[in-house]
Amino acid sequence: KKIMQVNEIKLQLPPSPPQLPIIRNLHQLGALPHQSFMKLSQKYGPVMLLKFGRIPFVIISSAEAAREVLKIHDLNTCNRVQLTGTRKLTYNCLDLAFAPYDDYWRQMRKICVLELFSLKRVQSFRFIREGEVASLMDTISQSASSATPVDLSEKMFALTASIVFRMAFGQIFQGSDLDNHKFEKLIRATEYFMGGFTTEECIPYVGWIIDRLNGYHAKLEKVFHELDTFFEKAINDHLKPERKIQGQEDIIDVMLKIEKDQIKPGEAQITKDNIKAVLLDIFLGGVDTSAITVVWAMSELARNPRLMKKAQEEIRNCIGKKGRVTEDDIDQLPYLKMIIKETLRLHPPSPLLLRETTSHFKVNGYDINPKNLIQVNVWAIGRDPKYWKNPEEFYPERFTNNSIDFKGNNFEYLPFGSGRRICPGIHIGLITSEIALANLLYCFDWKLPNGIKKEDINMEEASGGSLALSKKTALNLVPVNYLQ
Ligand code: HEM
Repeated sequence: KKIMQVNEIKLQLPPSPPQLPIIRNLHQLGALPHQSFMKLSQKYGPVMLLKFGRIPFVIISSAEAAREVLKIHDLNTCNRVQLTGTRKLTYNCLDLAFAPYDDYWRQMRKICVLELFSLKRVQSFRFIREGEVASLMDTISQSASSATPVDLSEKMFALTASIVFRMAFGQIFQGSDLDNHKFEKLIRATEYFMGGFTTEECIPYVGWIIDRLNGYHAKLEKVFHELDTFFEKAINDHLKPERKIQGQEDIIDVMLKIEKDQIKPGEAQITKDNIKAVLLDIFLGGVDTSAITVVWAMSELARNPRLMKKAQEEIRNCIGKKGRVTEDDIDQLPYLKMIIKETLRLHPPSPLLLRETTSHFKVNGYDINPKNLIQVNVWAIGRDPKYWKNPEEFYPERFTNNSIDFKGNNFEYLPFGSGRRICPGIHIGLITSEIALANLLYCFDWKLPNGIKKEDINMEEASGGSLALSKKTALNLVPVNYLQ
């Protein structure tokens, strides 16, 4: 016991803000943890140790420390934390995003990178994206004819949900068991359970009583059952002998083929549960992130008419009177791409990268223990004046002649994460946001609703409810048809 104490004394742990009994730093979490952590880091430094109840969290708030954690010590930090909610909803972590870093994760990652999210596969879904964007533009055009404001937050969610739904299931909402609203409700409920700890996980001995009283486990079971029933039916529909693949394979087709073609020595048997867990990742990773990016971009542009005009001129000069922007055109729209980049700097959909340490290592001279949770504050690093001039200003031009990219090697800019667990959906996420934003800017001019000034656009972030960082209030703008 004495030796252990000596060892503990020798460890130099990162600085911590003062703690209360039992809940420790929980009261400092706030409604928007990335913002609270940024303020705390200004006082306690870029590597801090906080405890939420019994759970130790190391908060990383500088590019240098992020590089140490995500590059030098990537192997020690590429686990994800497994919570009651995530374990249940991912069929005991059979997905990719929450699977522990092991052979199974490697197998799933290979499937995702080579089969599901490869450039070739992403291109094969191009007709879905272009088709859904076109029908959205038609709907918005009707609002333009009657000069009615459009709720872009709702429209963007509906767009990306329809795209992901068709990619995954080869089916449109209409005629399926879920309509758009039911789907959104299910996604929100799932996110609630994926995103948080149970009280028992944070607070020992008494936490379980609170979970019992607020019906946590019963509600979790209900959401799981709803998701499972839906996935089960979708997979069974794909197994019907009369089903013929029309045109392009969808994600379930690809996964079922992998299920049939296996098994390579040493690899896990792919079952229906694996397929369901991967489908869940695609919903949670693919819908909100791209939608939110477009909404933030449009909000920033509505507040900056000069930038909006510049973007529209670039697109309209390139497209002329063609009627729609297609995915072939995107590479000729560098300013549009810079707008997306700048949006992801100021409004990263995942403001905190969440990892779990597997073994001891040091960052900035501080000891980090195994089984600690790491949160890299991508949001704070993206607004740090040390790396960004006038960081609060939305200024896409800052990316002109700038080699910063999304691949996770620029540690001052990590919207898709970094290292072994970097987002495998980068191509889908980017092209979906780009094609949607390009068409919104090409097809319409955008005015503020009567009585609203550009300074009135609410840029506050929403707290809770969604895994991705969305805008607190919906963005309503009035479209004016450009092409008549
Ligand atoms: C703008 C769009 C998107 C953003 C900003 C984004 C961001 C992220 C981030 C920050 C991570 C964690 C990376 C890390 O820990 O280093 C992640 C992981 C992941 N993302 Fe995305 N994502 C986007 C779109 C997508 C799409 C479209 C999909 C799938 C269709 C997807 C699927 C995933 C999966 C499966 C993981 C877990 C990877 C693993 O743990 O190995 N994401 N994403």
